Amino acid sequence: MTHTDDTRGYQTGFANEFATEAVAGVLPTGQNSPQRVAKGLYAEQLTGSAFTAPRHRNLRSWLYRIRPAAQHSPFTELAHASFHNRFDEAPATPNQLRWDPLPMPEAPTDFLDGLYTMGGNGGPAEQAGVGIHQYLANRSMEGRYFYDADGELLIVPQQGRLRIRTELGVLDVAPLEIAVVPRGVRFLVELPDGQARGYIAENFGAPLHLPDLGPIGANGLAHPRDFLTPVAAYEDLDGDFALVAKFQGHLWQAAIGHSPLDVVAWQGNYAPYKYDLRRFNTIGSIAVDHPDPSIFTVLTSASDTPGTANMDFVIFPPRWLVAEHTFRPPYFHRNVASEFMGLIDGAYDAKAGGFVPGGSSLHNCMSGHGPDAASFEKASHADTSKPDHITGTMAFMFETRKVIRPSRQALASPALQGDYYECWRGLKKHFDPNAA
Ligand SMILES: O=C(O)Cc1cc(O)ccc1O
Ligand SMILES: [Fe+2]
Repeated sequence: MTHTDDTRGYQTGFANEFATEAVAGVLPTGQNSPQRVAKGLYAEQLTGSAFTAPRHRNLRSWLYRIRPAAQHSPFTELAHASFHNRFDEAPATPNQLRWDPLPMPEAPTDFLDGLYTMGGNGGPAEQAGVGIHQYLANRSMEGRYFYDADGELLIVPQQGRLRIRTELGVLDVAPLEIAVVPRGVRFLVELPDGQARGYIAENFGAPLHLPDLGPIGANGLAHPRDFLTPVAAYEDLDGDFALVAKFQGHLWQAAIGHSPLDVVAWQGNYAPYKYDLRRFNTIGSIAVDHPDPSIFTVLTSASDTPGTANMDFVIFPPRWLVAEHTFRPPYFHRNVASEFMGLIDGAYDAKAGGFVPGGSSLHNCMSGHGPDAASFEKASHADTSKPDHITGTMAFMFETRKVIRPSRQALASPALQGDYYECWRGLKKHFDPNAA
């Protein structure tokens, strides 16, 4: 087996026209598909958009590989106990839901085995919506490779680093970073820390991209140059391996006699990437009132309705709160959008207790929610002539256009907090028509 040095770094920029070769002189010049590729490689195109998508949304890469992706045995269905897209198996609920962190598995469990569906909406057939999953793993994937034909995977590590070896190179990601593996890209996940837990949005809709900035201007929020795409790295490895595909909600497995991570060079703008959430240039209110959370959007997946995203990935990073005579934490609200939240680190400013790192919450379309009683009492009496520094925290939200339907297993999980609604019970009636 030969193995290229996969720690040479990354290429910077969001969906740039990248070009990278692990062996010098492989990338053709002036054309994509020469009659014979250098070094005896095969040329293969991988597209992530319609051929005719507008230029600024057109995604494709050319891969120069040892064997074409077509070479493997037929797929047969592979059962998985906890990873699926059956979003209609349990009733959609207007209840506010919150979960404790799911426990780490005791049996040997790799990233693929450890996928656990929390819920979702839409599906791969309609090419819209999102599957929301967690992963809980305690060993590296060995001898098997995975790709998801149903959507791109936005991976949000909460505990433990991941080494994601993809066809297009290696992504090393740690908690407080995210990784995106595009639809169709083959990969495996290794666990440098022995175990790992995190969240995944499986985006069935338009690929995630950076939000427009409107009046914010040319800079702010997530900067394109902070997105990192790996350099080419390949395995030249023969053996008895498995290729696992997720296709229309089901897993399929095929025998493959070589590592599919055999791309020696590639060029294009359809590639995996990572981003350090600590680089987010958070923008907020410097006058009054808590801003709407769209100001915290890192990435967005457009729907067919302008301004109404299929899904947004939103973060609540450390920041200064300076708004005067203002209730500074997230306000009470009901939204047309549905909100799945997770906590990567620290505490969330709307919840004094109960929402802990590794936990999750779901507030669906028009379900009332907001600060718990303790957070409300504290923030309503805080001195707003002084700034508050929110530190050591990172919460996130997968906000979706369609209602998020929890999975049956998530509703039956012992991690579901049966008493979540009580966090608002203690909110007192303060109304006094005669008050000054
Ligand atoms: O905690 C939430 O529910 C998420 C959220 C945060 C915020 O700052 C404003 C609105 C909102 O839905
Ligand atoms: Fe909310």
